[in-house]
Amino acid sequence: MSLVKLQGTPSCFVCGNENDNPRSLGLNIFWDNESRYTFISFIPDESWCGYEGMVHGGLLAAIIDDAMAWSIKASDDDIYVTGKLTISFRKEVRCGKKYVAHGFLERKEGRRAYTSAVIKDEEGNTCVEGGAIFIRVK
Ligand SMILES: CCCCCCCCCCCCCC(=O)SCCNC(=O)CCNC(=O)[C@H](O)C(C)(C)COP(=O)(O)OP(=O)(O)OC[C@H]1O[C@@H](n2cnc3c(N)ncnc32)[C@H](O)[C@@H]1OP(=O)(O)O
Repeated sequence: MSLVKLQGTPSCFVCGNENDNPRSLGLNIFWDNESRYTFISFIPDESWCGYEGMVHGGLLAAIIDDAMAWSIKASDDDIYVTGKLTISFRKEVRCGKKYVAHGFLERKEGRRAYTSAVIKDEEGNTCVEGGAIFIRVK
């Protein structure tokens, strides 16, 4: 593993910082240059939950979205927006436990970038799977 810390976007809800966005989750995003995926480690707390102790799916979708967005950004300075996002919740994500998200750039076709992502628990179980089509802004 050769992880490089990506700069993040200061005001981003997922990867921002508390000065620019007090509500940001403040997650650090890394790029693994060998495996060619993003790496986001997190331990959710109670404030991330919908049902008690169970992390809100919308928040997990936001993390998945960022993991994929940065998998594009790692090799491309153009701006892409999420056009289509699909997500499957396979196993509940609990607060207080450690998880890791990975985002992968699969391929590019014209203005489209096809990506995938996964969130795994410490035992390596897949909890969330996602896919997206990002569109390069003209
Ligand atoms: C990501 C890199 C940034 C990294 C920095 C990190 C920042 C922080 C991280 C932030 C991360 C958070 C990120 C966020 O949350 S971004 C915020 C959430 N997303 C948006 O708000 C996007 C809103 N939508 C639009 O602005 C427009 O609809 C876009 C720009 C997407 C297209 O309107 P435009 O008029 O420009 O283009 P077009 O209609 O001529 O289509 C062009 C091509 O695209 C294909 N197409 C279009 N839509 C879809 C679709 N839904 N599924 C599949 N394909 C689609 C279309 O078939 C055509 O293909 P082709 O026929 O040419 O082959």
